[in-house]
Amino acid sequence: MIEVQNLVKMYGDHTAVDHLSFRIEKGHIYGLLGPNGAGKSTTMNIMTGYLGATEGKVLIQGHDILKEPELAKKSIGYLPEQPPVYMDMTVREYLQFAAELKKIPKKEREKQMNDVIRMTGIREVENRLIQNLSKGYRQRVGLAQAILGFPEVIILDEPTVGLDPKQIIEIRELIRKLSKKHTIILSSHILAEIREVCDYIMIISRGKLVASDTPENLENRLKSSRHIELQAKAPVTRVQEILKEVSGIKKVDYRKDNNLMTTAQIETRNAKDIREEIFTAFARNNQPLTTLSLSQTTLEEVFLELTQGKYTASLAEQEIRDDGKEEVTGDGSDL
Ligand SMILES: Nc1ncnc2c1ncn2[C@@H]1O[C@H](COP(=O)(O)OP(=O)(O)OP(=O)(O)O)[C@@H](O)[C@H]1O
Repeated sequence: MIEVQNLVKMYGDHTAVDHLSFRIEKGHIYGLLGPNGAGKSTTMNIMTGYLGATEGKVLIQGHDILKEPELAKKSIGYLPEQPPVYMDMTVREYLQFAAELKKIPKKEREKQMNDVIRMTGIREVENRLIQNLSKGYRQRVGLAQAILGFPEVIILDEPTVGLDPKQIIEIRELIRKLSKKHTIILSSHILAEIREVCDYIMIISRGKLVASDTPENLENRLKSSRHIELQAKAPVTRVQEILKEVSGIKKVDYRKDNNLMTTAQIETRNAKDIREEIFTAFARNNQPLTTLSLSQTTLEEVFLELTQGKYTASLAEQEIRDDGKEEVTGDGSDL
């Protein structure tokens, strides 16, 4: 349906989009997620023909957005980061103007305008000048304009930015409703926002696509570095001795909580859940455990890992810490 092929956008010598390729298939809500400045708006502006690319191309239903803009744009509706609303028009005048630009047949215009006005909840402001509307209403007018013509794909750049919580919920509901008949692509720098509405996430960092999958699969990606945490009423050396009897351990990070308690963060080989083996080893040694738990990877960790490498950094830590203050380098503990 949409194919983005090897897209590059340079602003002077700054690379805003760096060899980006992805495909959009019918019937999903795609989320383009990335920190500020990652290149989301630039990508969306190129996809919708607002901006030319330095390299690469965008095909919409097989039509090149630059070479056949009219045919390509027929299938897309776009809400840019700054809604393209004309301040000195009333809402209705502006939608009339947008309907003409979109070449919606005259006899369908009134009905379509009334439909989008109802769907976006702007009936009570339809005869007001856009300059007198609040940010939330202007955003909805921009959204109404994007939906007008009911294109197959609706592209929304940060659609809820600047809205109050009630408006955010309303816009999300509208996006979900629209997704029954339209393919939606929306961008956000907020993970919660994307997770809430999207069934497919594309994570972009420094202009590059670093991951593209369902939220569940993304969470599973880092399961290979799953942790088991245990706490035992014993000194670090005793916990080390017992864990030497357990196979399948890749790495252990020890922390001495006080003279009697030790916490160990265990990374296992192939993300295997070896809690039973650990429990049995401690029982065999007559050593009570106060905690034994499995820590699951969250989407936040995946996002941070892919955009900043933070999670990797935390996994690399291999020290024994005394009350979290004094850091003592351990023996590697790579059992
Ligand atoms: N017209 C421009 N001229 C020069 N640099 C630009 C221009 N537009 C964007 N950039 C730069 O390109 C990079 C990508 O910007 P872009 O707006 O696409 O990111 P974004 O992911 O949409 O971020 P945000 O969420 O902050 O809008 C940033 O470093 C930005 O400063």
